[in-house]
Amino acid sequence: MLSYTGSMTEAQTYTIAVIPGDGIGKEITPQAQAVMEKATEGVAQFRYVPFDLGADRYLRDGVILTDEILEEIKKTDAILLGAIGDPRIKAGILERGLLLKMRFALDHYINLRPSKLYKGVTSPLANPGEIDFVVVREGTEGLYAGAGGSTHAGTNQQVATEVSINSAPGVERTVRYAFELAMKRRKHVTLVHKKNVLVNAGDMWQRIVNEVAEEYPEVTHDYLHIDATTIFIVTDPGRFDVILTDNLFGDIITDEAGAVVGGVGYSASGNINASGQYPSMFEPIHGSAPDIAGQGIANPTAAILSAAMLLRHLGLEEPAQRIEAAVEADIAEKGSTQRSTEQVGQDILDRLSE
Ligand SMILES: NC(=O)C1=CN([C@@H]2O[C@H](COP(=O)(O)OP(=O)(O)OC[C@H]3O[C@@H](n4cnc5c(N)ncnc54)[C@H](O)[C@@H]3O)[C@@H](O)[C@H]2O)C=CC1
Ligand SMILES: CC(C)CC(=O)C(=O)O
Ligand SMILES: [Mg+2]
Repeated sequence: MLSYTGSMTEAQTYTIAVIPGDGIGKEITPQAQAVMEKATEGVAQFRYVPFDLGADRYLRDGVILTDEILEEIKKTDAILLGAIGDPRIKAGILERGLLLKMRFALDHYINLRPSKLYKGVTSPLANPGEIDFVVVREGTEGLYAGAGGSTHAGTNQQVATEVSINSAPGVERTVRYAFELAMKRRKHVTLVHKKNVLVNAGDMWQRIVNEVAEEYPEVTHDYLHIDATTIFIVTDPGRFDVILTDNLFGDIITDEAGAVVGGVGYSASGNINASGQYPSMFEPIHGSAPDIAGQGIANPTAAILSAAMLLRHLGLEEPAQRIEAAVEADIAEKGSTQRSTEQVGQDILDRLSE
C-alpha cells in the first residue's frame, strides 16, 4: 500500500485509481467519489489518479490497457471503477481486454456481491420477505479464463470451444473466503454449481467445500444446482446467507439477485485480492447501460455502496458504515421517487452532512 504513516493527528492518505469507463460509468462515478470524500472528512485523505480508459480512449488512440498503465494502477491502494462496454465496439474487446485483464492481472480472485432489499425499494416479488445475502463468486477462473478457440473460424464448419478452468488452489482460496465470511454472518454457505452435469469441476468444488467445512464446524452448508438456484432467488431468497459459486454462475445470479432487490442500480461489488498483493477494485455489478447513458437518470446507489466497500477494504469501517446508513435512510424516504443521478448523489451527501 502506498499509504504513509503520519502523526497520530494526521489523516492517512490513500491513492485511489479512478476509472469511470463507459456510458453511465462516467455519470455515477463522480457521485461515488463525492460521497466517499464527504464521509471521510478528517479521517482520511485521498489522492485520486484518473485513468482515461474505455471506449473513447480506444477509439481515439487504440489503447485498451497497456502493461505500463497496469503498472501504474498496481501502485495504488484501491480502484474505483464505473463500468466498461460500449455498443460502438465489438462485444468482448473492452470487456476482456480491459475489465477482465485487470481482474486477472490483479488477481481479483474474490468477486464479492452483496444483495440486500432496502426498506423503500419496490421488489418485483409480491412477498420478498427479508433479503440479505452475499454471493462469493470466484473471479479469475471458470469459463472467463479465456481458454478455448475455434477451428474453421468463420465457416459453416466452425467449432468454437470455451473451456472452464477450475484449479484446486483457485477453488480452495475462494471456498475459504466464503466460510470465513459466513462466520461473520449467519453461518450458512450454499454451494451453487451444476455437478449433475459438469461432473469434473462440480465434484472438485464439492470435495473442497466438504474438506474446508470440517474446519468450520459452526458453519452449515448445503448445495443447489444453478438452475434450481434461479428459482429460489425468486421464490425463497431469505434462505440464502453466503452463496459460493464459480465465475459464470455468479455473474448470472447476481444480476437476477439485483433485479429482486429492486434493480442492479442498488447492487455493489468488490473485486478483491484478498492476499493484499494487489489493489482491489470496487464497481457496481451492472454495466454501462447504453440504453440510458447520457440522460442523467442512472441510479448511482450501487456505485456509492461500492465506494463504501472500498473504504471498508482499506480499514475505514466507520465512514463505510456512515455511507451505508445514509443510503439506507435515503432509500427509505425517497426510494420510490424518480430522481436524477445527481439528485440521488446530492441527497446522500446532504444526509452525511446532518
Ligand atoms: N462490470 C462491468 O463493467 C460490466 C459491463 N457490462 C457491459 O455493459 C454494456 C451493457 O450491458 P447490458 O447487458 O445492457 O447490462 P447493463 O447492466 O449495463 O444494463 C442492463 C439493464 O439495467 C439497467 N441499468 C443498469 N445499471 C443501472 C443503473 N445504475 N440505474 C438504472 N438502471 C440501470 C440498464 O438501463 C439496462 O436496462 C455491455 O457492453 C456489457 O458488456 C455488463 C456488465 C458488467
Ligand atoms: C462484462 C463482464 C466481463 C463482466 C460482468 O458482466 C460482471 O462481472 O458482472
Ligand atoms: Mg454481469
